[in-house]
Amino acid sequence: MKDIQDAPLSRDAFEARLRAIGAERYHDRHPFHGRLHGGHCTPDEVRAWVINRWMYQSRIPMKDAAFMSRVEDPDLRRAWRKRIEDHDGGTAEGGGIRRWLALAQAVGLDPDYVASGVGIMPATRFAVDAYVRFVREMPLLDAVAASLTELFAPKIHAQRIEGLLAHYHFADDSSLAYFKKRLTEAPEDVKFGLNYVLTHANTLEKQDAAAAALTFKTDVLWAQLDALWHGYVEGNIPPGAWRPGEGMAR
Ligand SMILES: O=C(O)c1cc(C(=O)O)c2c(n1)C(=O)C(=O)c1cc(C(=O)O)[nH]c1-2
Repeated sequence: MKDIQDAPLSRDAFEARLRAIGAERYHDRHPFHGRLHGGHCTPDEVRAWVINRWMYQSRIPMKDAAFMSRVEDPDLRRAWRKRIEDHDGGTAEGGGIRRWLALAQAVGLDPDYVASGVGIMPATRFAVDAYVRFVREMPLLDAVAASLTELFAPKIHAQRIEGLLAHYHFADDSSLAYFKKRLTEAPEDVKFGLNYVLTHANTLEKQDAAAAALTFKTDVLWAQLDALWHGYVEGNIPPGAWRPGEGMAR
């Protein structure tokens, strides 16, 4: 009896368990995204989102470098390094980071101000730092599982492109290039990541740990939007955080 209880889920059942976490907890369900994609954000709310999400953007390649620094298998490193290349790109053309700063410019912000990280809310810093630390310290399987929120990202990126194009003057092919590119980049990442997790989580204990990692990551994303809502929709801007009018493009 004990053996049956402790058996891992089948590959399909485990994948369904992971997908159910996204269906219940992914940040596409957060009211801030409804507001943003529905055209109800003020220009300053959009700017606050661009400034604070810079924290996430800027830390993603750092967490991927932290991950790679722990990987002994050259095949895994080779597969993973694409993520850093996607965000940093080459000297001439840049990558996702530069595309995010183009969005910052399009919404009227000084890209150097955004890139400085000054004005990011404390809660955003804490949430994103927690993700980087998680990837640095937890087992590799848990770190890969945490990245699987990207399973759910193409849907929200498509909704975002459509919603922003429909409702905001700043939105066009060039300002939204970041999201357009992610539509093809993210599915490649998750194909690899999902296969890795389904293959390596070969005990119930490891499956539980991977599910917990994915849940943790949904919290990292959700907490950032809660902070944004509290600060800029409800008007409780924390000390030191960006105030409308600051950091504007000259
Ligand atoms: O716009 C979004 O909602 C969203 C979510 C996520 C995510 O689910 O973590 C990522 C991204 N975008 C993204 O653009 C990105 O490059 C990315 C990398 C990762 C990761 O954990 O390695 N998540 C995400």
